[in-house]
Amino acid sequence: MPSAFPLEILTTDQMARADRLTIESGVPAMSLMESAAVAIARATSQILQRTSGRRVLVLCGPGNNGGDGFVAARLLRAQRYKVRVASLTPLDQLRGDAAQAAAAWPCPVSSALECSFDGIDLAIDALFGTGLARDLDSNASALVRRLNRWRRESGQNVVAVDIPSGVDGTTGAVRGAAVEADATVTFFRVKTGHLLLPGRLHCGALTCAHIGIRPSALDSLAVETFVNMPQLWRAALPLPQVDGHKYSRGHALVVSGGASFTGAARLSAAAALRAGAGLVTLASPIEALAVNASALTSVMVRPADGAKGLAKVLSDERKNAVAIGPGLGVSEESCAQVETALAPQAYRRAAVLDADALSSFAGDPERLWRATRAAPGPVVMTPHAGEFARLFAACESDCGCRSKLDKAREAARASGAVVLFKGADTVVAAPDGRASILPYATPWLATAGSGDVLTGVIAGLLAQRMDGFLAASCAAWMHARAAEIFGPGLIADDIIAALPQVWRELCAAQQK
Ligand SMILES: NC(=O)C1=CN([C@@H]2O[C@H](COP(=O)(O)OP(=O)(O)OC[C@H]3O[C@@H](n4cnc5c(N)ncnc54)[C@H](OP(=O)(O)O)[C@@H]3O)[C@@H](O)[C@H]2O)[C@@H](O)CC1
Ligand SMILES: [K+]
Repeated sequence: MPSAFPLEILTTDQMARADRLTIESGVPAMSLMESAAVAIARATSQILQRTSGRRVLVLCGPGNNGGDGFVAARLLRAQRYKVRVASLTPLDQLRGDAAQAAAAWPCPVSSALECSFDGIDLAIDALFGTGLARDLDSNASALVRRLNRWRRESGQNVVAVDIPSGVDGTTGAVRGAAVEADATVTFFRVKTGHLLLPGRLHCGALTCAHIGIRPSALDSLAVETFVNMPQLWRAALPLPQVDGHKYSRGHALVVSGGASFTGAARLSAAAALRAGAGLVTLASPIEALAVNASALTSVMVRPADGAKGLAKVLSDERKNAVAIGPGLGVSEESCAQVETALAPQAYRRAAVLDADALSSFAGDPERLWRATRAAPGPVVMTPHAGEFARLFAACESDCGCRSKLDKAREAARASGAVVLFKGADTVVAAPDGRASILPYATPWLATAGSGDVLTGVIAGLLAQRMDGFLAASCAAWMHARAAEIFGPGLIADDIIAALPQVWRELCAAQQK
């Protein structure tokens, strides 16, 4: 788990506006730059104390990111580190605060294009920050590649100022080439590009420093993107009440596939129970009843063949959340079952659609949107990249410059459903514009059945009447945390087994 961040995530435009508002309110820009540099110098000296290093190279670019670099160089020199500065731009071409910061650096400055890394213990990347406006040119790209090669070959550390140079602060894309940092110190709030891939992989350990921008600067920014961490959904977390009973904790229904494909739905069902649903029923094709029943104890099994059978089981209105898709099979019959699960009702029933429940509509996604828009309760869809591309071709077919976050938001608007776009940077987007980004994932989660467990956790939380966006965000976090707790060698069943420990942690934090 990464260190905690403030909840709001900004685009680079929003950050620039927060910066402008702060300066207009009377905080000198130079004071923000000094505070930023203090945070950089602190992070740098912590690493150098650990590695017993003394010699620092600061690479400065043409804007205020470079300005932060010049100030940090001065502060580190004052702490008796041996500091060299190299600039990408001739000093007489620097403007404003960056020029002022460079003027206060008392030693010679070499050209970054020709600088040597010989004898350096740590490099500070202050080339480009949130003002990166286009791909790096060949000179800057060559410098970045040289820096990355030096880091890999020497094993020394790179600290990035604000964001690794070359990473787009809003989309997380690499603009030609990008610095690989061991630590990144950003300011005020993290940016979307820090958490979306590939940007996140370039950041190393990411921290966010306070530099004197007041939280009230957020008031006019209409921030709708949040770090997916417990602060986002803790207040909505369903906890069992002393005077509650199993029905007050909701009843999730999981739809099973045919006799040879039952494991996926059983994983979802067990996960829904562990997520706190009071009851879980597996709706099973008659041919698979025996295999399902013999493999389950706390999950009930009911016969349900096709859409008609499902409609019958769902006529019990206490079944207030349905999970459908894992092991279902891609077919017209699956489409009909999904439509049954989403059919308008007099009472609120939530649904989570995964895997084959999505792929079955690949030829006609509009048909699915009609059903999701008409559904009587919140609907969560959980596509991975392949499923997303098949279903949301309209969100994909563009210049390639839209981020995963943009695509998920657009998909949520088109379908009227919460879209949980899976991956190592899982994004959850709601039709009302809210979105969350999960700041971490363990590679061990890439294992068979892992997605089925996630589906079940969402269903379990939805059954407890959690808001769709918060339930999907919370489930993604719990799923990742469970995998992290278990660690290497993880299989899907272990995620379910680790969920009680996740609950214990969440409850302990709740009681503090
Ligand atoms: N926000 C805050 O509150 C605070 C922000 N602070 C710091 O300021 C940083 C943002 O500063 P910034 O706006 O000056 O942008 P920055 O990233 O230095 O680069 C802009 C320069 O690069 C140029 N340029 C762009 N792309 C290029 C390319 N591909 N290849 C070559 N050149 C390129 C661009 O030129 P132009 O596009 O105008 O031609 C311009 O000259 C931020 O990351 C943080 O470190 C702190 O001081 C504390 C408070
Ligand atoms: K940088």
